[in-house]
Amino acid sequence: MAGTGVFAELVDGDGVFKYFSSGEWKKSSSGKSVPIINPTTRQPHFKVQACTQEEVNKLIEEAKTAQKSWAKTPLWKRAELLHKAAALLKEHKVPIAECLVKEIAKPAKDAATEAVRSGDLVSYCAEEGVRVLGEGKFMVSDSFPGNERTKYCLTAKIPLGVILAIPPFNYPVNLAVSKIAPALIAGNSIVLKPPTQGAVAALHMVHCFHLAGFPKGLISCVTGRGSEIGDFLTMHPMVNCIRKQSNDLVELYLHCPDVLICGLNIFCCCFTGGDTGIAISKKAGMIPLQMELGGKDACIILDDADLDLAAANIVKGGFSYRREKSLYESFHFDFSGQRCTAVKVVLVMESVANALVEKVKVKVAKLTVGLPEDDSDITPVVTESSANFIEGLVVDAKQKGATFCQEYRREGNLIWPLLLDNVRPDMRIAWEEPFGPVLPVIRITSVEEGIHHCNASNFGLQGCVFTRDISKAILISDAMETGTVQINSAPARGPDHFPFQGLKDSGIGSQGITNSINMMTKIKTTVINLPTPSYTMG
Ligand SMILES: NC(=O)C1=CN([C@@H]2O[C@H](COP(=O)(O)OP(=O)(O)OC[C@H]3O[C@@H](n4cnc5c(N)ncnc54)[C@H](OP(=O)(O)O)[C@@H]3O)[C@@H](O)[C@H]2O)C=CC1
Ligand SMILES: O=C(O)[C@H](O)COP(=O)(O)O
Repeated sequence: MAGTGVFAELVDGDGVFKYFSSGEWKKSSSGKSVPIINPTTRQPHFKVQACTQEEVNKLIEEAKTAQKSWAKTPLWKRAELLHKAAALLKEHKVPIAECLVKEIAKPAKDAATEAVRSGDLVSYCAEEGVRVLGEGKFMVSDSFPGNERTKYCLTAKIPLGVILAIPPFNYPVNLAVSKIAPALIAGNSIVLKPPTQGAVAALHMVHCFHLAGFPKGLISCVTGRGSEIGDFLTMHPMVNCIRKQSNDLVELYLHCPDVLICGLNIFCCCFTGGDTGIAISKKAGMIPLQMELGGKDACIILDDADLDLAAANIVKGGFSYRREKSLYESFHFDFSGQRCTAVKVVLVMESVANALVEKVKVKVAKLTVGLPEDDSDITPVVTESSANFIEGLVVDAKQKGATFCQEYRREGNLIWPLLLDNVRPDMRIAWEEPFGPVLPVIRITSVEEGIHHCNASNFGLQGCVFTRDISKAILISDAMETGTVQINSAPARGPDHFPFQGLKDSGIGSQGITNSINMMTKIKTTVINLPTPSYTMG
């Protein structure tokens, strides 16, 4: 059970989950806590510490110190500890899953799968890190005109320093470890700010890393509302120092010599979430950023498509449906539409639209709606405000004449799956991301019209195209302004070692295990200058 057994030390005497700093579980000096509302009951279920800015300062300082020794820890040892953490995550999948069910209403089996998938991600990262970071590059000078072979250039990947990781509510464990594991294997330290909904699952995950034996101060986890401590974290004075250092180096040196020391410790922010990410990017200044943000993933259906395949993928990608081919025990492809990679708009050729919509309707009718504890396909959305936002999109579509394929139904945060046909571009749902089980269908008369709608979006995460003509599929994929296009399948981030990136407002940088490891390093070169040219075997 959550907060018991090996996790008992996470809870204080008042039943509030502690935060993690200096290798210990601590109560905040604020004396305040933040309630976590169960999306199903809409009642407080857990409480976490509302950390203070002083506590944030302290753990960032510790992260700086811990990182220096961690960077000197052999790569194989870093990997060994990550493998231990991975095993612990899998061993403790039951309490972690319990938290996910209560905090974000993730269906029970999928919640357990999130813990297992996270363990697999950490292990793969350890293995990949050993390969990617275990070798560098060797260059010689005579390949560039005007040079003899007098310079040998050695290139290595070195850590960035302290990584700030901010995951979203829909994968509070998996999208945390997708940042933590690459950061650690590359020799960085981690400050984690979990989403409030999902914070307790994330604290359990952090404890698995603690039990694995990572050094004190290397990983810390600070809790509190993003709106209260988020800006403080992302705009921490040390971060501003880096920017100011380059703007006004002399003045800073004279007035605050320490600033230069701060400035040497590069700070990086790795974020998954919504518009908050865009706001952070604008404020962050000259720090490396990895941002995984929203999406309005389009699904383009051509008239030669396998409509059964397309309908199955629309339902699994837009609402929720078990991923039959997964080797995991259970894997809903979606989570009541609460995935950045969910299918968020169907663009179907008019000639096959009636047939497609009928097939989708039949499948939607089979989805189970109810409690996450019962492993229902559709469960309550994360917050009441999220449910209200989704309802606003539905009301707008109704007023503007969309065809409702099912009756709109909502109880509390639980929204029944709804397919909206004949959606037009003047409706909000054509462009906005519901992050819930409501899916618009726009009928198109040409492929160009579909591509145009997709590219007119401010998002550019993923998209998909269904056709039996692979050449057409490639041409459409090339024309779609998105980070990934899936041919004949719904969008998805995984498998977790594939590159994953958003264009436009959907993100900065590319993720996926290898890309994330690379992103959490910088290049360092050492040039050996020889007194005379040297040619091997010459
Ligand atoms: N591309 C992707 O993979 C994903 C994208 N999303 C996008 O996110 C949206 C909703 O997800 P949600 O989790 O609510 O996203 P948010 O952007 O609201 O929150 C994401 C994270 O940011 C934190 N946060 C909030 N305010 C600040 C701040 N000022 N500074 C720093 N951190 C802050 C949140 O903490 P707290 O919870 O405490 O507020 C949470 O940990 C969706 O509409 C979707 O667009 C979501 C999931 C995945
Ligand atoms: O946050 C999200 O929604 C994801 O990064 C999508 O991951 P998935 O495609 O594996 O569900």
